[in-house]
Amino acid sequence: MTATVIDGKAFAAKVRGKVGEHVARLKADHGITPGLAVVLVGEDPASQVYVRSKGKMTVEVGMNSYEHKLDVNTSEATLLKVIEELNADPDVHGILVQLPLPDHLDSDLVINAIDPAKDVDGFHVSNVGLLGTGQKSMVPCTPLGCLMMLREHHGSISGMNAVVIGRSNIVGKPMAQLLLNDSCTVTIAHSRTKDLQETVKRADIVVAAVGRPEMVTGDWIKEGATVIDVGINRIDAGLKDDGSPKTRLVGDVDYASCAAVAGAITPVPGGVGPMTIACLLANTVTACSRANGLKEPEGLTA
Ligand SMILES: Nc1nc(=O)c2c([nH]1)NC[C@@H]1CN(c3ccc(C(=O)N[C@@H](CCC(=O)O)C(=O)O)cc3)C=[N+]21
Repeated sequence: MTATVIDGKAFAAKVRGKVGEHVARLKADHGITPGLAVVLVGEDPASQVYVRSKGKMTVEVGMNSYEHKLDVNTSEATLLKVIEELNADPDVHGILVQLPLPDHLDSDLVINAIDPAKDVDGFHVSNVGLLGTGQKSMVPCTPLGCLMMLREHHGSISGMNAVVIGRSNIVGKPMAQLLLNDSCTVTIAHSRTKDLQETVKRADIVVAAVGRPEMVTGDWIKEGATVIDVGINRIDAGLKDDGSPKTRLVGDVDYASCAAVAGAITPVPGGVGPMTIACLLANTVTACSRANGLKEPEGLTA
């Protein structure tokens, strides 16, 4: 079997199109422009690239983008003050604090200072609790993007065996909650799981979110299973013609061997990554609609 490639890049463009339509309606009918504020502390090059890309796409769908770039040595008090101001600003409907934060800042404390209604990352404890109890919440962008692709590919995923590899608060745990809410039988596997390979082999749906380049190989995968690769790993790829080092982006899944047995698979790049950003925009327009007591867009949240 050769797997169907789930084109996250194309699907993300469709999601952004829907977001754009809803933004246009909010403007035309209510004179409201959704706004997303991104806070970046420090100058981590990868983070800068992501923040730039988020800002560009925010503007492309017709929303306002506010960027707050703070010095790497910013104190917790200063950062909390910025968040307080964004919480109080009626033009800001979504707030994202780029992670990871520098070591001297307590990310739990900082995240929990964000107004839960503006927490478009879905990381605030209130949103975590709401999601865990199946109530309306802000849903973390990466797991939401994975869920959207699974629903699009399968229609219903009810009753399927899902194995999530990775137990992070950002991906693994919320992903498991979403799959459970959609009536999957869910296993969360991680670095201490015994017989990881056998566990994965039973899965109809595998979500790999461990941060280990190409760890999941084709011999782990059940024939016809759907494989969602959340990993974004930049690995060595020899030297360029001019002798400088070259890198390559790979997932947590060994694509070639898994694509040979899976029924469907997401590529890296062009899979989960673009969906993450599309879902961030979707969450922002959802937050803006809720803040104004308006009907929220359909099909853009869990
Ligand atoms: N508060 C917070 N929320 C986040 O959502 C968040 C964060 N912090 N910190 C960093 C990670 C990383 N992240 C990505 C988003 C898109 C791509 C993406 O679009 N990747 C492209 C490739 C990009 C490339 O070539 O490097 C792709 O997979 O096709 C990747 C990674 C969001 N993050």
